[in-house]
Amino acid sequence: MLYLFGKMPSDSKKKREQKKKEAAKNRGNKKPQNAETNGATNGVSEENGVDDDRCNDVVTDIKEEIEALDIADKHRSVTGVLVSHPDSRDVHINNLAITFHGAVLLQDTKLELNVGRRYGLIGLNGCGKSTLLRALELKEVPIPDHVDIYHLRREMPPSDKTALQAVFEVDQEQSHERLLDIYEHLDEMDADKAEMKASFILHGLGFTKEMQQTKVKNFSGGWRMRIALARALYIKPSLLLLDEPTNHLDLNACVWLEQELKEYKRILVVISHSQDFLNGVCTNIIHFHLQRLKLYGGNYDAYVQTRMELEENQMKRYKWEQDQISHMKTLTFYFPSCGTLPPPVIMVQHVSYKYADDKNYNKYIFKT
Ligand SMILES: Nc1ncnc2c1ncn2[C@@H]1O[C@H](COP(=O)(O)OP(=O)(O)OP(=O)(O)O)[C@@H](O)[C@H]1O
Repeated sequence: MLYLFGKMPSDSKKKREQKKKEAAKNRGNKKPQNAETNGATNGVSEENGVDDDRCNDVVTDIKEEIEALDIADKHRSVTGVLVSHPDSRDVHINNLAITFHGAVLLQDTKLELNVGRRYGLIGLNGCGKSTLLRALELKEVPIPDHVDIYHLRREMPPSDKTALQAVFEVDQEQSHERLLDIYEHLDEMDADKAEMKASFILHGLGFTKEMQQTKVKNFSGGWRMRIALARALYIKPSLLLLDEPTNHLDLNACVWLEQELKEYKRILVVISHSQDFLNGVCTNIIHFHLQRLKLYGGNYDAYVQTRMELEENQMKRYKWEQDQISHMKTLTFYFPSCGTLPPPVIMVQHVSYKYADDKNYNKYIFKT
């Protein structure tokens, strides 16, 4: 969805970019901090203060993104029928169809999500994977109320909370929406343990103790993405939707995340370009292809193997059918060329006819 901005920067954004350039110039061409290019600060801006302009820009970008999403939401139409039991934690939707900006992305297909399964959603660029996740997030398909959903799409907005607070307070933000597994969750959310759990997750994603106490607004976008991911892992929703979660992670964090997600006991749907990640995490693959969703058992490698075998079998069947057809053709006609016939080809002599109407048709007479 971010690509909307990449492709079509709004006038206000262009103006802000211009203002930013001018501000940087006035500060003596001092470039803003950037975690991805500045290993020394490890994603954290300078000690002596946050670049407020940059912070405001990020907040405005996020607001714009939300506005664009709201607009996009109005151009999507989704239909489907819940066929799993309304009290079930599994979600099965039949006759699923999605139209976006007038284009059919899915039609008359099935989506089956079962608890304990981790689905890799794959398909060509632009086929509609992110749109499907967004439709699930907003429950535009009939997903029961008790199934709580968390969709990780973008980084945590800058704020004065520390990274640690941003993670363990997410449950308070979400709690009014959550009904499922309440007792189990309350146990997990024991106040003493809450901070420890948040700290464990952040540590796994590369945050030192010091970084965990740093304000969110002091982190670069990539690290704020990790905070958002930590929040998702912390609340453990019934249905967790992740769109390219490894994009901002280094190898260690990727390995840690893979291990963490392998233990995910609820439903996970993940879009990822990383085959290794899909292999490590997924129990199933959903292939978004030709406006349908096709479910495969196993990880990405198993999916590739199954598809290869299916294609081989199809080819074998096609060849067999062609053989059958050619064996059924037992008669062969051969028409030798007769050359040019000398005239006259047909000669009719002494012929006349008499008109007869319908009633007297039988009396139609040829006279020769
Ligand atoms: N504002 C828009 N107007 C018209 N079409 C749009 C708009 N935004 C997105 N689309 C189209 O909707 C389709 C679905 O986009 P979506 O982002 O869901 O695909 P995707 O499979 O997630 O792609 P990718 O793998 O590149 O992220 C794409 O073909 C895209 O071109």
